[in-house]
Amino acid sequence: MDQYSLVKVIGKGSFGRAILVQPINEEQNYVMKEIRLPKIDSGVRNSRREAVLLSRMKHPNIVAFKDSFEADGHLYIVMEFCSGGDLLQRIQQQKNVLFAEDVILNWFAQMCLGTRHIHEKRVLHRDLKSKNIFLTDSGTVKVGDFGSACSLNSAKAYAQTYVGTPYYVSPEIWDNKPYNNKSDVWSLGCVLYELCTLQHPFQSCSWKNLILKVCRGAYAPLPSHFSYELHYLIKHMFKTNPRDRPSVHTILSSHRVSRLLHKHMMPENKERERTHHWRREEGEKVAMFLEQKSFVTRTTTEGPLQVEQSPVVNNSIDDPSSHKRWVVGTCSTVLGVLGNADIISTGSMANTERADLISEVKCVEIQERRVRKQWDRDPPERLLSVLEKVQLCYGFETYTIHRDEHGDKVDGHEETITNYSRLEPRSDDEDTDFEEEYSYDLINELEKMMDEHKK
Ligand SMILES: Nc1ncnc2c1ncn2[C@@H]1O[C@H](COP(=O)(O)OP(=O)(O)OP(=O)(O)O)[C@@H](O)[C@H]1O
Repeated sequence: MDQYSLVKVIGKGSFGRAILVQPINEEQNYVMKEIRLPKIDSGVRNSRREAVLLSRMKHPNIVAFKDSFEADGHLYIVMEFCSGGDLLQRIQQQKNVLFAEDVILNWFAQMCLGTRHIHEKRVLHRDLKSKNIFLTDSGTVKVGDFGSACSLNSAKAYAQTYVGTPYYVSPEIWDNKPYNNKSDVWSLGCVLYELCTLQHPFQSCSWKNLILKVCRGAYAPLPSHFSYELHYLIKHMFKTNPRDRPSVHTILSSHRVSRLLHKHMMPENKERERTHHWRREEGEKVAMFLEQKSFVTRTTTEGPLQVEQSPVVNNSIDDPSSHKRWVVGTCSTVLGVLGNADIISTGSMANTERADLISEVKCVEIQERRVRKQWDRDPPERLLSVLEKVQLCYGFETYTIHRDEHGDKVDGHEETITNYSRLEPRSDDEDTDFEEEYSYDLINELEKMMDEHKK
C-alpha cells in the first residue's frame, strides 16, 4: 500500500471504492479497486477471483492487471486507468445525438476482440454492460470489471450462481438454463444496440414486461440509416435460443458483418484476423488442387478396389480401377455456397449416396432453420408472477447469488478441477457447449432476494 499515493476516489461500486493512484516511482496513474473482504472464507475466495481472473488476461482490449494485495481486511486490485471513462458515460454525454456507424463498429470490433480473448481462456465475463466497458484517451476500448466472471476450470467458481444486471440478462438465464458464452454475446448485443440508439433494447415500466420482451427477443428496430449488416448482426445476437446466436469468434471471422468490422479494426488486429479469413486466391488454389486430386480412398486385400461413395460426380463408377475426379466447375460453385452458408452440419451427408453436394448443403441449411423455429418458447409463468412484485429500479444492479457451500466440498484457496475436454479447441457449431455445468433454481433465489429487500 505504501508504494502508491492516492490521487482521488473515482467511484463506488457495490463491493467497495475505485481509487485513482500513482505508484511512487512512476508518472502513470492506475485504478486501485478496494474491496471489503467478507468475514466468511467462501466470500474471501470469491473476492479474490476477480484479481486471479484479471491477472490471466493479457490483451490490448482488456483492462490490464498490474498488482493485487491484501491489507487491513481489504483486497486491493491495481489495474490500468482508462481515462476516457466508461461507455455508459459516453452514451449519456451524447444528449440524443446518435454515434456514427464508423465509431460504433470500431468500438464494437474491439469489444469483440477483448471478449474473444476471455472466451479463449475458457472464462465467462457474465456482466458485460456499457458501464463495464472503458475507453482510453486514444480511443481504445477495454473490457473490464471481472467481479462476476467465472472460469470454467475452477470448481469454486461453480459455488456461486449468477443473475448479472437484469437489463443485459439473456433469455436462457431467466429460463434457469446455464450461463454460456452466447449469454455474453447477448449482453454484447445489448451494448451494441445501446451504442446505435442510446437506448436499452429491452425497456419497460415493469419487470414482468421487461423479461417478457427479453424472452421473446422483442426490440424496436434500429434506425434505418444503419447498414444492412448492422441490422442483421443485431437480429442474430438477439436470437432467443443461444444456439442460433453467433459466437464472438464467428462474429469476427465468418459472419456477414466480419468484413465490415475488419475495415474498422486497427492494423495490428487485422493481422490476426487475416489468418482466419477465407481469401479468394486461397480458395482458387484449393479448387485447383481438388480438381487434380485422385479420389480412390480405400482398398481391401481380397476383393477389387472399393470406391467410397461420395457426393462427387463420378465419371466411371463401373470401372473400379479408374479414379474419381472432381468435376471442373463444381468446386467454385461449392465454395460459393459454402461462403454464404451459416454453419453446416456434415452429419447427414453420409446417408445420401452420391447426392449433389450443393443441394445437400442447401437442404441441411433449410432443415436447420426448421428445427430452430421450434425453440421459441414463452417465459415461465412462475418467473413472471415473481417479477410482477419487483421494482424496476433494481434493473441496473449486478446481482450475484451465493450457493450453499455444503454441496461443493470446495476447500482451500487455489483448488481447481480441470476438465480437459473443455479446453480442446471447438468448432463454431459446438460452441454453445461452453457453459457452466450447474444450473440453479434462479426463480427461487430471486424470491428469497425480494423477501430480503422487503425487510
Ligand atoms: N480501470 C478503470 N479505469 C477508469 N475508471 C474505472 C476503472 N475501473 C472502474 N472505474 C470507474 O470506477 C467506478 C467504480 O467502479 P466499480 O467497478 O468499483 O463499480 P461499478 O462498476 O460502479 O459497480 P459494480 O459494483 O456493479 O461493479 C465506476 O464509475 C467506473 O467507471
